[in-house]
Amino acid sequence: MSKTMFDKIWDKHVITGKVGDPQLLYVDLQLLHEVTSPQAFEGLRENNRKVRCPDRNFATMDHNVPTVDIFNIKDAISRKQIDTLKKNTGEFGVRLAGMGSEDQGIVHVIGPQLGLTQPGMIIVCGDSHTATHGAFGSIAFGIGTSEVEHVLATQTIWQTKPKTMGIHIHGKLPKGIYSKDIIMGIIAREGVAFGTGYAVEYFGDTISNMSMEERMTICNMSIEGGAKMGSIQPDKTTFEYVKGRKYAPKKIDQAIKYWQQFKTDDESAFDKVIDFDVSDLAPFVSWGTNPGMSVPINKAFPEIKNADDKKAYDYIGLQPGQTAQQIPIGYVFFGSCTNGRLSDLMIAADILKGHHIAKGVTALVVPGSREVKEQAEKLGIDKIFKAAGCDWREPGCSACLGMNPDQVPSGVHCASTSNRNFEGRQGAGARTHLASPAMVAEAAIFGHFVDIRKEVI
Ligand SMILES: CC(C)[C@H](C(=O)O)[C@@H](O)C(=O)O
Ligand code: SF4
Repeated sequence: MSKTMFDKIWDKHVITGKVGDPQLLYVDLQLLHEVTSPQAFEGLRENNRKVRCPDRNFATMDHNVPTVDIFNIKDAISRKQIDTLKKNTGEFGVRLAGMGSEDQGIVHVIGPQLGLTQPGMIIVCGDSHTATHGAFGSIAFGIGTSEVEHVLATQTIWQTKPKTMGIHIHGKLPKGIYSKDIIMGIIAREGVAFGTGYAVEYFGDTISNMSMEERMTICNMSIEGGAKMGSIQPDKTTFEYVKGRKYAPKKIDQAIKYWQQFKTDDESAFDKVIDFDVSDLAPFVSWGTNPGMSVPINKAFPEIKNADDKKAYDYIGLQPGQTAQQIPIGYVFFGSCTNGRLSDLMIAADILKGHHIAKGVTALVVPGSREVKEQAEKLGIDKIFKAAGCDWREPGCSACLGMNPDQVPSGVHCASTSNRNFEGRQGAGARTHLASPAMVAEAAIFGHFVDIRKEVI
């Protein structure tokens, strides 16, 4: 019987239990951040337990980090979470990329960047966007705080094997269309629950031709389509990316040989397969309060079909029949674990070069990690953003969610490269519109979204 990549990785990690029941799996890597780890460490302390494999855990600080004066956290809860992570990692011997460290950044940006994320692994983190790491041909998923504690104590986790879904993505991406548009297009077409109960694998020529950063954007948003995990088979691009990074295997040829086995035999191995042609894909913009409430730039917002639509229109202050060109943008956010990597910032800077953001628009540029920030500064990208009137900030989750001082004011429409547009996500009353970095850059210049395939600047 043919097997998926997912089956092969899963089988290698089963310690006990049979398919259909919860199975105990070995965890190769647990990533931690300050929000979902305090009670987990506390649980260890209460039960007098140690961290079973300290070197298979790695912590960073991201959600609560201020992006202006990083060491000056004003909010008491934020400060407590940060201080607690420092204390816990010190006490339990877990590596920490704390504030100010060269390795610090958003957990899903630093894992790959440091070479911690590798093919064939099972990777967990108390964070729903852990699916990002699946882009390397791993099984990566978000877990709850009690599970974080279990992994700290045992380096294992109980999981029931999900079904598998293959998403065949094919065709040449038109100019001005990015991997963000692909994943937004899939979720808009299939709905926010299409992936529930499935481990998703993205495959096809479009995917094979993508860089690792583009692949991560797609896997990152798998959770917005209901899937706990999204993955892509490892290939030459993957191996080249991992090679030479700080925590990558030193015996790389041997590692690559091992990683090469993680391939889906054929499409029949999936429980379900869906197809997505990108050859005439348009740029997507979200109009509502979940990522599925998105339309191509050239389409009008849909009619109200149910109570959810009505609620979303009321919150966002828009009407059916309007288009994204009519959204008055007051705030712009470049960043997050979806689109806060160097290539994302380069795309946006390329568009902003020689231009200025529209009058009345506030624009934040928040690199996904300190390394991204430093690389960008080496390339002079910070100067382009600053000259265009944007704020160049320190790395962190920032305005992706309202857990730190970077909040979008109530009632203001924000063009955002992040992944969630829920009510209050970027601050109480904030109105989020998700799009690709290129679309957001043009929206910053014009003060409203435009069709980047037509507007040449
Ligand atoms: C705070 C954290 C638990 C949360 C998540 O799980 O995803 C956050 O990262 C988010 O993006 O909403
Ligand atoms: S950048 Fe946003 S989505 Fe990613 S981990 Fe931080 S809060 Fe969550």
